[in-house]
Amino acid sequence: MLIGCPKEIKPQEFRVGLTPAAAGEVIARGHSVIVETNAGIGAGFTDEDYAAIGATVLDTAEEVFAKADMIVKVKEPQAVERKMLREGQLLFTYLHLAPDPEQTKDLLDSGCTAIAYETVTDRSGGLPLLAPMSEVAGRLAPQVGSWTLQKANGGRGVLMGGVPGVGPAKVVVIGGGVVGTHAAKIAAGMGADVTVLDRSLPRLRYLDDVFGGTFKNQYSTAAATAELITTADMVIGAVLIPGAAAPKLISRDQLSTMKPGAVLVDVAIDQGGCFETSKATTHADPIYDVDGIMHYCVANMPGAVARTSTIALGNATMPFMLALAGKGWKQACADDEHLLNGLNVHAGKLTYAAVGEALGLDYISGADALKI
Ligand SMILES: NC(=O)C1=CN([C@@H]2O[C@H](COP(=O)(O)OP(=O)(O)OC[C@H]3O[C@@H](n4cnc5c(N)ncnc54)[C@H](O)[C@@H]3O)[C@@H](O)[C@H]2O)C=CC1
Ligand SMILES: CC(=O)C(=O)O
Ligand SMILES: [Mg+2]
Repeated sequence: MLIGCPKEIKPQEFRVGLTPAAAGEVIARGHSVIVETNAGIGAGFTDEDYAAIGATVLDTAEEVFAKADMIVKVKEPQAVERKMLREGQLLFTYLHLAPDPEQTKDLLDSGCTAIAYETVTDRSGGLPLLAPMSEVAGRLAPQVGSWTLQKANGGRGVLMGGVPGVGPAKVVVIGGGVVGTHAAKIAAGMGADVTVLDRSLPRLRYLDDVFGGTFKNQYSTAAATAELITTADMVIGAVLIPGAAAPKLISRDQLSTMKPGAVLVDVAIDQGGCFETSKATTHADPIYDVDGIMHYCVANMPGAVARTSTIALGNATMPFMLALAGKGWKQACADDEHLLNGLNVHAGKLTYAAVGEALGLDYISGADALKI
């Protein structure tokens, strides 16, 4: 199979879909790799690194899209990239379709087959291709949130760990999955007073067993959230209903109950955001103010630490990419129900229920898509 990796074009996105190490693994199995020039440069990988393992470096994204059987990326294809996708071509990347009707329409119109990293599952009910980036975004959230809390950036002017004689910042994390756990660990490590809310009791039991002495946990209800946000300096939104649009857990009216200059970090923004007042921002202009509450809503947070993120993502995607290249997508998905769960679009049909429900579009099952 000919695997193509274009340079990412989303603003300030420095990750790359294929590391030289991963490219080397597919080439060793008899496949070919084409990479757009400078695709890896933001993550510290040069064209020479790719050429050295036998990949071909091409001058333009157009050439990569025109030639490749499978396109491997990081972020959802941007409008100009969607125009280059074609019928029968395989796209393997993050998609986040539920809050994105335009992208969904373009992918359906293209006739391509699109497998979304964020809905591939594993045997334990986890999301193995979302997890590495959730680990990164979770660990970044208190870092960017504490920067936003600084007075010059519009925040309350509160130091996460306080100092002797002055108490620490209060941090509330809504959603105690991968993002939430990593965010809570780092915030607690910075000395903040941290409470994690989740509505999964097994998850709360796990958090209590493992992190009981490090941060608090509480069952997530509207009432618990309403009470905790009145004293919070920072709220980190980290909920997920896989594939679906994020539920709105803090309304605009509730902002007036919060402390002026408190910070909302909405990591769930890539699924539409879990605060009513969230709108996606970029690394170039990451924060904004609504009613005196600072919002940070960058939808590709891991792009800020592109080298760590690229290597972590590549470690997770590689086995699936090898299966797709080796068997073709149909056989690979027929053999692995967890990879099949990643299928969102095939031959003009939506194949993921939560996306169809979020956008009011018809959908078919992944199993039915295998028959087309
Ligand atoms: N902005 C960015 O750059 C990035 C965003 N993300 C996003 O972060 C979000 C979280 O991802 P993960 O932690 O990997 O998901 P996860 O599935 O590991 O955890 C989500 C948690 O939310 C909980 N939850 C669901 N509804 C809830 C509610 N109403 N109240 C409290 N908890 C609730 C679930 O029980 C689960 O424990 C996703 O939307 C993901 O796409 C992930 C990586 C990067
Ligand atoms: C998960 C995701 O969308 C990202 O890493 O950008
Ligand atoms: Mg994202």
